[in-house]
Amino acid sequence: MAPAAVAAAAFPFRLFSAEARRNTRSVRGKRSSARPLKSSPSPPPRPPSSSVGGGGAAATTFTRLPLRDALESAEVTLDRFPTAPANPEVPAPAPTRGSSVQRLDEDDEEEFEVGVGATSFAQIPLRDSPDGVELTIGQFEARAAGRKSPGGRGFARQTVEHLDGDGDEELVVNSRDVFEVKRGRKALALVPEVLDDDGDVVVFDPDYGVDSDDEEEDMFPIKQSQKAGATPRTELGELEYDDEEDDDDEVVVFHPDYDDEEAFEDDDYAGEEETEEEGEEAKGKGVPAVMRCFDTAKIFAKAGDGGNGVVAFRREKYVPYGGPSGGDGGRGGDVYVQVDGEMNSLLPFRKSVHFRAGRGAHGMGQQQAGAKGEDVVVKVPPGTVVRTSDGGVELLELMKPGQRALLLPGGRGGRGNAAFKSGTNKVPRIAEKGEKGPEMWLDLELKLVADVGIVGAPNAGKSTLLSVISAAKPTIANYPFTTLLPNLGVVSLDFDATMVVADLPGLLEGAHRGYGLGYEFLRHSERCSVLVHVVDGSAQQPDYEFEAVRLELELFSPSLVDKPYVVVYNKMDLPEASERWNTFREKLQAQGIEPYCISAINRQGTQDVIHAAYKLLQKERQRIRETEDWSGPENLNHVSDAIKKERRAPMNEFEIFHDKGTKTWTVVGAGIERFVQMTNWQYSDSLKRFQHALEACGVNRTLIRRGVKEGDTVIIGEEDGSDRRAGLGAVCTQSRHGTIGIQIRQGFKVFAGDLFSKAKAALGARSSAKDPINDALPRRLAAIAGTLRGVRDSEAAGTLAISPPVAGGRACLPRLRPGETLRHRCLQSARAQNQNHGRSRNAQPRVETNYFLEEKRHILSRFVKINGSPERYLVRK
Ligand SMILES: Nc1nc2c(ncn2[C@@H]2O[C@H](COP(=O)(O)OP(=O)(O)OP(=O)(O)O)[C@@H](O)[C@H]2O)c(=O)[nH]1
Ligand SMILES: [Mg+2]
Repeated sequence: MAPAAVAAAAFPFRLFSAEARRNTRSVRGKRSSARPLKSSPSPPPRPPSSSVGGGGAAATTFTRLPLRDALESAEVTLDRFPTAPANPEVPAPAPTRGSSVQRLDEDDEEEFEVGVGATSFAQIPLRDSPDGVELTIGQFEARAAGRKSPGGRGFARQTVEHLDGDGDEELVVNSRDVFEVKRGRKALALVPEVLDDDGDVVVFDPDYGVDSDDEEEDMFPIKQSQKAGATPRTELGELEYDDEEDDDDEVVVFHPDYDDEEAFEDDDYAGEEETEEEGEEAKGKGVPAVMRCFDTAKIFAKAGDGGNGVVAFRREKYVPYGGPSGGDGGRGGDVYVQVDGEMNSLLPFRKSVHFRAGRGAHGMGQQQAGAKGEDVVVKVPPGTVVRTSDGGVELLELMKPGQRALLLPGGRGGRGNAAFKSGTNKVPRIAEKGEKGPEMWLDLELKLVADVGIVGAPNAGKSTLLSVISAAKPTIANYPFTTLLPNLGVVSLDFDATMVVADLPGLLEGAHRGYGLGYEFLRHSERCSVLVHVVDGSAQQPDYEFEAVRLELELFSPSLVDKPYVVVYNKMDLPEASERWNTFREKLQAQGIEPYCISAINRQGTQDVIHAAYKLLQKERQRIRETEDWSGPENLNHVSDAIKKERRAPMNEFEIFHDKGTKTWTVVGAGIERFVQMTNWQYSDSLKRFQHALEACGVNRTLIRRGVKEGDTVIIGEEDGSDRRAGLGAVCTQSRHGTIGIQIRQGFKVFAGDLFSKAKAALGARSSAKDPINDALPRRLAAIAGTLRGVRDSEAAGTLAISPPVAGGRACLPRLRPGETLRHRCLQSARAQNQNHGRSRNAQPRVETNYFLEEKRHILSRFVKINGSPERYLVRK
């Protein structure tokens, strides 16, 4: 037999385990007199004739029933039997939860679910009712809920109505009935029915006082008991009964997924179900929030974004052609992690989860750079391990107070136009955006740094021991799991001989499976050099308890059992403990262990324990010193170094993926993605620079080599579903001369491609290979369509529209206002530029793109907008 199983047999704290609890339940259930479930047509037990109620005996039953149809090893657990009112004169309180039957099969898929009515309103023979007595109107409703099964529920209703003795209707009884209503099934309707015309009538009206319209069709009895006279009715199609005639309890088994949708709506019920499911989840989490947060936390850290650079020109009296003077943006703030010696838990992170460094200020005119963003320091207790949340990669282990690691470096500020000044371009109208600061979710885990860890079963006296050997004041009480969070204490043996001792929460057999407080806190003992194992001398079987806890340690981590340890037999002042001491000692001695006996409460023997532990600690320290070679000062900034290295990734390292179906090319590479992210598309020169970069780093060449076609979509950067991604969509266009251009479209929402195809289709018949204009038209249309779409997009985004390069040229089309022509608008902007550069307002505008704007305008004039919608065009001859 496995040691764990042996342990299970006699371990005194077994009651705290989940399994034990379950066992207790079922024992209790068996004792109960409740008849939990009956779906076969055999008549239910008769209650005493004088009383309608018959006793609501079904209060607290947790009974296990054999499930005939069940798979091997399946069990049906019936719990929460409804409590029926003993006296039907008193209307039942709010609908009670009914019983639920859960079939647990091996792969944990519940199959089933049955609700059972209360047995209390069994069947009442009419003839027993006293004549002429006006009595009882009781209505009782029990709802049996199917656990875990969305939309499924059992539903039972009992109505008892006793009318006037000389009236036609004498008594109404409905008794136990079993219903299963699942998704898509309607609730069973119990219809008023008069069975017998001659007075011995049973009227059964569950909806007494309730309007019901829809319940009168297709109802037929599934059972008629003349004796009892009660006639529960149901739609057979909606209810499955176990076929076998048998007196044993039976279970009707349904599969919750038999029927589809049409969820049964019931607010009360839905609420209950939710809590049940939550309960399950909560169980998974194991411990209350405050305990969970003691040594684990999840935080979000984001370094600041860099500030944007700006485009500005120096304008000053007597300084003609002042030149570009836009300053750079400031750096984003960094995120640091620092060890704070005064902290001893991660509880503060319960309330503050997000740590965002400030963003750098934008650059300003007169070459003023923006200010650096504010740094953020995340303070953690010594012994904290920092991991990434997604991959669980360990990033940092911070042990000593004062240690400080740069975790996330802030983004670089974007350059202003002063930085782009060159001999060939003295008027650069370009500036960069600030670089995005890296962000990530981090898991923090605290492993207490203590020299000695006190472990043992609950209530063994661990906290008492710590309180007498150190100045710590842990809570001590005579019940298990008094200590919920570890306590630390400093034990001074001598002037210079001190050690930190940690008192850990109690351990149960099965802790590694989550019993008791689980193994949550065992990780704290991993950092201890020595363990002190306290055994409760007053326990039934101290040696057994000792073994069980050792086993748990081993199951958690084999390294724990290898640690040197001292066994301490506590509570020697109690007679039962001192009685068992010798046996205990002999058993341990047989294993080569010499236990200490103490009475912690009386401070007897504790000094020996301290000295023994200290001796072991010194040995251990010596061993560690010898085995571990010192490898120089630790680099705590390796995370930020890695990030910085990635930032330096060259642009020509990229990969291209092609999706033939959607004709999409995806270019992925840290360098080029960063370039795209920092490009400010607002400025006209950005496009030029971008095309240049694509050419220079070989993206265009590679695309052409791999067979990119005009109209294909090129995406730079990986799409991750969110619009905030620094990616970029583009449409590949090809000029007449075979050069390739990529039209920029920020975000992934629209591409000019679809508009292009629309325009092409509209043009269709008209284009002929002989017509030189029309021949070139589709390509130009692509450009125009892109432009128009750009105009529309820019209206939404408030940015400038960017046209694709046409015949080696490029253009930046400003947004058109209603009634404005393209030429008009261009002239206007040219004038503004002239003014900017101190030229005469009407000087020949130096708009590079001007030379082909005319041509464009000509093509544009072939389209007439319909209803002002930028998407719909008519082609004019
Ligand atoms: N008679 C006697 N009682 C003791 C002794 N040591 C501890 N106790 C009692 O045992 C009970 C449990 O003591 P704690 O120190 O809280 O035990 P613990 O191991 O920390 O328990 P948990 O924190 O629940 O795991 C308390 O009522 C103590 O007073 C002892 O030496 N003799
Ligand atoms: Mg304690």
